[in-house]
Amino acid sequence: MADLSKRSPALRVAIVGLGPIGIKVAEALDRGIDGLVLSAVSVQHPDKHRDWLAKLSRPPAILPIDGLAEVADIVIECAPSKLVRSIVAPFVKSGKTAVVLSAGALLENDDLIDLARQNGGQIVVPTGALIGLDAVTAAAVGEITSVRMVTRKPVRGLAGAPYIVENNIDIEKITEPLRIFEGTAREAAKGFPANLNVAVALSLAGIGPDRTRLEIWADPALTRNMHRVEVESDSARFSMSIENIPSENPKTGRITALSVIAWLRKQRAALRVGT
Ligand SMILES: NC(=O)C1=CN([C@@H]2O[C@H](COP(=O)(O)OP(=O)(O)OC[C@H]3O[C@@H](n4cnc5c(N)ncnc54)[C@H](O)[C@@H]3O)[C@@H](O)[C@H]2O)C=CC1
Ligand SMILES: O=C([O-])CC(=O)C(=O)O
Repeated sequence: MADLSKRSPALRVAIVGLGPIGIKVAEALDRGIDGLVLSAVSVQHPDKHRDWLAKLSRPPAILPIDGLAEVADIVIECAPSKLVRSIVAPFVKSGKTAVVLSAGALLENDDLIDLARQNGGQIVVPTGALIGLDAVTAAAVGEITSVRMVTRKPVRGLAGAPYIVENNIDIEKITEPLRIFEGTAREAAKGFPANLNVAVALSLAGIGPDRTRLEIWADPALTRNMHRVEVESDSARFSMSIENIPSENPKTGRITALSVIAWLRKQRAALRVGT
């Protein structure tokens, strides 16, 4: 039998944004993750979510973003990228943890990393919709010479991205795969803020946003968001690919929420697998 006297108090988790990622993470916490409790959520339109939240077995408080750090130890950001700063800063300033899904926004808010360093806080970028960031961070302990990623998405997964609009690229009527972007992860974060967080996560794990190269293809024949990564380093050469089934949000793969849930499960697990 577990010795209850040895248990630390439950870690309190807050979620910002109840889109396809936030909903799944909230449900998982409500079903029960060892040593964790969902204490609060922050949503854009509380009335839209009140009934759903009331049906949870332990309904969390609905609070404004700036009230979350008082009632939670960990915040999960799964909201529009423009909110990253307001969500992350109060947590890392008080030595707490912020899990960031809108990873692209970290490039323009990289002082948040210094804020976390100065105050004993932590920013976590989960593997999310990607694959193998454990191998990339391991290779980065040695020397990585190149990281390349090729992303292929259905038109629905890319439509409306600022890069496409600004360059007048008409992807709605394409009948064949079209390469719409070639450049760095930093450039991709600007041009595709809601579509290419994975490229930024990859760059932060490896050789940074200016050396990580990316191609983006729109492919009318696809139903899945596909990412292929190739890494060359002094410890290993590896390539990895993933075919993501979109969630209710066609830009977001279903596996993204599961990646966050897997990370949450590790917080108090007796066995942790993977780095
Ligand atoms: N790192 C990764 O691998 C991935 C990251 N993402 C990113 O994660 C984020 C969340 O993704 P989804 O759930 O698909 O997004 P979504 O856009 O479908 O949902 C976001 C939710 O945030 C809510 N929201 C808007 N303003 C708010 C406010 N002021 N306060 C609280 N909530 C607010 C919206 O109403 C919506 O319900 C996006 O930025 C997306 O780009 C998505 C997929 C993969
Ligand atoms: O990186 C993102 O924001 C989303 C993505 O590519 C995916 O879900 O496959």
